[in-house]
Amino acid sequence: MASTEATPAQETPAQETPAAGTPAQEMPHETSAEKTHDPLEEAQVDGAGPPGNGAPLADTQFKVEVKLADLQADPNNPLFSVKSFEELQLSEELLKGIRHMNFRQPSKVQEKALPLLLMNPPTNMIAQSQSGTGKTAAFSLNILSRIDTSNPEPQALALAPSRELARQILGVITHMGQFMNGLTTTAVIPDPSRRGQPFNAQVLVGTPGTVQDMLRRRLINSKHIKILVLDEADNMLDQQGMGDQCTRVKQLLPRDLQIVLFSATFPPNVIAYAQRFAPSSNTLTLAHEELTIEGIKQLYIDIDKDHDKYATLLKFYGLMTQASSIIFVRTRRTAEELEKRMVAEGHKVAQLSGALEGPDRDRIIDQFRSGEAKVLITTNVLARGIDVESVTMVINYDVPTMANNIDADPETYLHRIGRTGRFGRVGVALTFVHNKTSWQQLHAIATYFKTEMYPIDTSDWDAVEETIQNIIKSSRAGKSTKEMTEMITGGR
Ligand SMILES: Nc1ncnc2c1ncn2[C@@H]1O[C@H](COP(=O)(O)OP(=O)(O)OP(=O)(O)O)[C@@H](O)[C@H]1O
Repeated sequence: MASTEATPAQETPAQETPAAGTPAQEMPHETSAEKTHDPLEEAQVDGAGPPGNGAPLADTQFKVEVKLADLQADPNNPLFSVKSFEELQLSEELLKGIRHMNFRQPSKVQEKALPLLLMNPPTNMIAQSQSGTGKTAAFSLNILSRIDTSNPEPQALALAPSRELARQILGVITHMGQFMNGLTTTAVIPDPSRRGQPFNAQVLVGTPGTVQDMLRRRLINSKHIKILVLDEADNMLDQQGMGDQCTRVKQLLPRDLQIVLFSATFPPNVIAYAQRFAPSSNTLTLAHEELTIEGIKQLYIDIDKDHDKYATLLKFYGLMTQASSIIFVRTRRTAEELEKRMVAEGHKVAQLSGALEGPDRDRIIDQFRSGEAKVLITTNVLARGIDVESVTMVINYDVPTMANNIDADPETYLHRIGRTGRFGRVGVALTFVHNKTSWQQLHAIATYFKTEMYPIDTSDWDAVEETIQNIIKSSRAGKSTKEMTEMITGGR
């Protein structure tokens, strides 16, 4: 796989925000006082690979596929489709690539978006679809269908908010295009080792700051670029730094450009800007209520005090290591502190935040993908897009909030919990609430998505463990959503 990386440029870190969910009716304890303001705590919050995209599900493949067929036959499921990939006007090389990835049938977003994306003359597109439903493959197939392999110059550019996501998308495109003779792909992310070298590949995938820098320094020849994709587009256009960077990148590209914006979320304040960024687009959008994924069981735990959060986290360690888990925290400092404490107590955890250097970040995410590291503590830098099939548990140690650390951030919550339950799989999302404010934040999120969040009954830890274990195991046994809900609620 081609995966060179680019020169340093200051990437604007995405905002890091927590989220909380709506429990049943009752209000949890209102014991602890609100946290006192600590400027250091506020200081470093992050905002929102290799081929194979995701750790293998080894022994479980067959059962998951059986279950997938059922889901794809259900018209209400986001994975539903009536067409086959063969009907989507794709080249034989690409169909071969898709088969090689074990994709049997397109998902709803793939089936709907691809004919519109592949139309000639090319038309802009804004497309929304739930997390883990195959948006990457949809825009990657469009990119690959439009590459002229006889021309070595850059022809398509995809931008993502983190280096990890850019590397992952590059992995998908390279994997999918492996039977296209002469296809070249490269990452454009900070890499001091290639200072001054031009980016000659046909498909470039990068982070906006570095891409902007390389275009300005003419290390990317933009003359033949005909497609610009923004993955996690709401995040890319909304955030101060990245919005500016993406706009400048667009200004440095030819006018005759197909602009493609994908995300699971397009909050109302971004959609108008997105429409200006990608004028006259075909659009596929969803209502808030349609965004949650049934396979992700949303639980919350009511903790007496902020102080007790760490002790509570440790109680879940055994469950976290059964498959893979991600713990989301608000600040880089909390990420570092949690890692230090857990490692000092003999637990095996890895930590990744925007505070680390690129090569360390690559090493850590690769260890997590391979299963070498099973528990990853991170900030919102990895809230979006990261696809590791084996993740069965996501813990929101801090509820995701907006930059003011007061208002709930439903979009970030949705992206964080979407790191599990990928493409028909099952997962548990567990949010910690520890005072009135965090409970209200979670409640606001649950109300926004009109979704149900179930409280964990801490009076019986054995029962808690069993419940979660059953859900995690059910991802392998192909349990139905109804059966799983009964497991959580005890048939209530
Ligand atoms: N048609 C398909 N059949 C089977 N698996 C698929 C199909 N399309 C995609 N997948 C797999 O589903 C997983 C999720 O896909 P992807 O990462 O593209 O989701 P996404 O919609 O971009 O999610 P997010 O909103 O989190 O960015 C990946 O592991 C991918 O390989």
